[in-house]
Amino acid sequence: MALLLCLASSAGADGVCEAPPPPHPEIVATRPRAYRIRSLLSASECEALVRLASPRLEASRLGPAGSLSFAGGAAWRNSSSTTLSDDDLARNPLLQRLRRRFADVALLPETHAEPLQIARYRPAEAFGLHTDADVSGAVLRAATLVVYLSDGFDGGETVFPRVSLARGGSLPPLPKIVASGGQPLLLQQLDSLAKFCDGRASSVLRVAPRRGDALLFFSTHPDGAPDLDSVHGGCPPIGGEKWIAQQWFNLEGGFAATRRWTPRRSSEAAGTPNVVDEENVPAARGGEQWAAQLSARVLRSLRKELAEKEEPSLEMTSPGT
Ligand SMILES: O=C(O)CCC(=O)C(=O)O
Ligand SMILES: [Fe+2]
Repeated sequence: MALLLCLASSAGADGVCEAPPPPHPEIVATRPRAYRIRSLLSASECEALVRLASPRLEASRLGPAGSLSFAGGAAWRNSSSTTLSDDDLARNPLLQRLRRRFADVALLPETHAEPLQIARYRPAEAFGLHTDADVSGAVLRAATLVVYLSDGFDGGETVFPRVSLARGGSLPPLPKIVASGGQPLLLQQLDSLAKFCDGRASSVLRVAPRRGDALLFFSTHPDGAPDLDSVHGGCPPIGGEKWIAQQWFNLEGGFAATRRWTPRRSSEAAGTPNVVDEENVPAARGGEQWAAQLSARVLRSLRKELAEKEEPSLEMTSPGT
């Protein structure tokens, strides 16, 4: 039965229609390295994740598996979400094959994947500007795959205020770093987002949610150091619910929320000074493979798209002010 119902896709062992192999990722930015993958999930896979998460939602927290929770966290992120457990993964073939697919598309080993999170934003709910890799190196999220599970609303874009699409536009200053619970994080309250979410006023990169599409971006440079240009936020949806699955990839295998990244220099092994041993930075390996496909054409076409819509503003202000 499931076979008959799966148009342009095949039914998995669990009867959920599998998406056909994804098309080649499109480059949406080079700094940070960011890619869009169209139709990574089928509609039926998106629906299955929403069904699984719906009864388990709670107020979203911050950090790996909600490890960074502090009073007033909703001022930074006021959505609802759930983190799927290892048990869920062990029992659910859909989650297993999605994890493989996510790792494949990020060119990272599955062992680097954190437990999958699923989040729901209702109107006026958002995720303030932040970086996924902590500037102190305490949170080692090297790459993030955001999979959009719903559409049919306005807004809800993932916005990158450091990626200016304006002709000749200069990058705005970085948001300030706030310390919370002893962890220095690059994290801004929700009100910092509004000016970037407003399509008429903003000429920064905004990736619009489309069900089944994914956005992959790297929060670290190829040497593993945090890439501050990756600062981003999730805009509130207007007139509908935005659902996403968030697959974060840790810089080191065997996910551990508290592990610190210490650059391993090949000098330790081979006596060559100041060369990072990329064999020891798997996320960087993935990033480099994508970087090999960098093309100014993509940025040019994004700029053109924007220029057709509006006269780009050359003035950018700090999201922190
Ligand atoms: O909601 C979004 O579009 C962004 C989510 C996000 O920042 C994350 O998953 O790290
Ligand atoms: Fe994020």
